[in-house]
Amino acid sequence: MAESIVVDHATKTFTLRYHRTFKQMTMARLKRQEVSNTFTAVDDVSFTVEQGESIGLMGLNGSGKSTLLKLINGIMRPDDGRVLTRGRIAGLIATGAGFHPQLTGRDNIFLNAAILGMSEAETKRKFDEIVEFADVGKFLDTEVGHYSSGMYSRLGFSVAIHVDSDIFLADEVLAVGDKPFKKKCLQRMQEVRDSGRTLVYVSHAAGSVRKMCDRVIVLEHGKLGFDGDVDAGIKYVKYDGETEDALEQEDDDLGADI
Ligand SMILES: Nc1ncnc2c1ncn2[C@@H]1O[C@H](COP(=O)(O)OP(=O)(O)OP(=O)(O)O)[C@@H](O)[C@H]1O
Repeated sequence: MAESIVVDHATKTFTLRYHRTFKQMTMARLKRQEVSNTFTAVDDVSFTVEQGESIGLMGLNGSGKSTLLKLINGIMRPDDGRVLTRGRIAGLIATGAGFHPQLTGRDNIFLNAAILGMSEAETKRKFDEIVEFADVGKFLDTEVGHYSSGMYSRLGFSVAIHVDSDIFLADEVLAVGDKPFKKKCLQRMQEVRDSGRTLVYVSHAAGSVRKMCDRVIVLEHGKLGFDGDVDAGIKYVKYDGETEDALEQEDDDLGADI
């Protein structure tokens, strides 16, 4: 099988600045206070994903999952190490990314599709399907700046899922969509998986990860905590009461449905 994603000792560090203005910074320096700090969101992470594998990316809030997806997607570059991918990548990583708030939903479909590498002809061909899946109804010709976050994600997910990609990355959509839409997204993602595309699915929901994924990767404070079997990975991530509750809650909501 061909390698689809290679993450090789990838590290991403952010600088946190405590002051906004030059004056505040100067004052802090004079008082010998800290003006900035660094934070390693992804810390020396390595793994390889084969084409067609379906990965559940799990871990507590702030463990670095979204940052890792951004490195895979190419929105961010690692400070150290490297991330290599093969083929076209699509997915929904940040709600509203690639949307222009003053353009209508209709125009944004074309804009977003172009950003994801679709030609105008391809977008025209898939336009009705994209609109039907997004189901934003009469708001199609409204500026997306007036959309709710759920509507944003419907439109974003719908465009992304219609791109003929080799790798599909799914993050936030299931956090903001309503239950019927989440169910629709999960069904569509299962089709993506069954079609042999590589899937990386960020989720806290053990049920949907069990149904959708054939391998689990767990991040812990930016480091690779676990990489392997789905059930063992789900068991691994349940290492404190709060996480367990969150997992069970989402399972009740969704897992059994798909
Ligand atoms: N641009 C940024 N600048 C500074 N810190 C950042 C930036 N992006 C992310 N971080 C920090 O990096 C850490 C990891 O964030 P990330 O969004 O990757 O976590 P996550 O596992 O996806 O969390 P969640 O489950 O809450 O979505 C967090 O502490 C976050 O505050």
